[in-house]
Amino acid sequence: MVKPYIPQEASQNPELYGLRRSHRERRGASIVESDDSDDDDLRPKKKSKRNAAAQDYEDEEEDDDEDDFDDDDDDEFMLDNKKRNSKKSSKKSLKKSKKPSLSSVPQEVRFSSRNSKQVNYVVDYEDDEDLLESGPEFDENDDEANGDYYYYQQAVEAEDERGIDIVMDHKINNEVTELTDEPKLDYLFKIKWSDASHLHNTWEPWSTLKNFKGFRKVENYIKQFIIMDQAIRNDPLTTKEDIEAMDIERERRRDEQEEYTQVERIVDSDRVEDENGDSKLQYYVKWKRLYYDECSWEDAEQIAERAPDQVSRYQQRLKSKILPNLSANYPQSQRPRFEKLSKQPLFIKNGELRDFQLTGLNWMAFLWSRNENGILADEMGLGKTVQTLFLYQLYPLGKKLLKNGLQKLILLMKLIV
Ligand SMILES: Nc1ncnc2c1ncn2[C@@H]1O[C@H](COP(=O)(O)OP(=O)(O)OP(=O)(O)O)[C@@H](O)[C@H]1O
Repeated sequence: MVKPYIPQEASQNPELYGLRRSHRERRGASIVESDDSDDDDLRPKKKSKRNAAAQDYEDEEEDDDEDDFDDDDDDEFMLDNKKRNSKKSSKKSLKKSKKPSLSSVPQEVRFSSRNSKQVNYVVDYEDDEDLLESGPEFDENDDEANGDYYYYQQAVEAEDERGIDIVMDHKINNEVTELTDEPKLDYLFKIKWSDASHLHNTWEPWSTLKNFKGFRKVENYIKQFIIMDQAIRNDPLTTKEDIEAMDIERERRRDEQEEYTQVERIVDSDRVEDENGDSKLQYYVKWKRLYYDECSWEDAEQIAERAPDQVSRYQQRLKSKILPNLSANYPQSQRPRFEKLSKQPLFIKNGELRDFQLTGLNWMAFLWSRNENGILADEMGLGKTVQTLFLYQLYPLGKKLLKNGLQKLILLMKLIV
């Protein structure tokens, strides 16, 4: 593996730079012999019973040996099971090996974790064969094949293969002349494909689907939505109302699915080359009812036909001067000098900034006048949005922006305060 470059500063302050999560010193697998006596009161009960029963020297010695082993357990509490097991198997050799004298080992204050049911959060991946067993092998010296890039590549390759993502719906296959009561033969299945959005869902017969990755989903769908559904409907205990409710639910699901193909917003556009080498415009589409992670690139012509309003809104947004990259520059020389506000700015109506918010506003205004950056961070809901909006209003640039179409921002301010 290629070692990442870590600046000296960061390696000297690992917690600060997020190189180490816990501020606690990370302990390795060091084995430190300790005085057994400090653990006496924490020994499991069965052991102390045995001690009482066995008086002779041999038993004493055996107990001592057990304790040695237990101490190892304690000291190695942070090790994974595999290491622990291998320790167990080497118990005998440990017994025989000569104890290092206590004086030769650095003493440290230690607390027994024997009865405290602590959880071991440390995972030693390096030693865990189970984890690596099915893992891919790659050349450590090969820059391209290691780390994140490797897994990214794997994910992309997996995505390239068309598979069944979701079975959305089913309907009677009209090409079947006589129904057989066999869902596999009687129905068509509406498939959302893994490499396409819902806009490209297709109806397919079972016989076609069995060649695709994810075919199990079809089998599961048949069990859950056809066989079980029919069983409930045919059950004498099922009332008319129940069936009605099931039908309504099915309709509701279908309506909802329909919305997955409606354009809510066009997020981006790009030109790509098609198979013939021609340039083609694509839109990155956010679909109704679906999260942003399900946005997809779609042919611009097709989207323009389906959602002309969204396309024109997108074009308007592109031209809008309020986008940061299109808005006017405001060089430092043109910025007004910072003047501390000691009381509420006059433009605040129907509300009052709290003292700490006024301080925050002053601080941001100060930074802005010096063309410097800062991060306003505090607990959730203390008024960062409010302060930022007022900062906008405070300066000519903000006022201009508000005049030029940030009406919604003004409305928001009124709502917020
Ligand atoms: N000075 C104020 N007067 C009246 N209400 C206020 C004031 N400051 C904040 N609030 C109210 O507190 C709520 C949280 O404010 P705001 O959204 O600005 O906080 P935030 O720090 O941006 O929140 P988050 O950290 O969740 O983004 C809003 O409902 C707002 O109306």
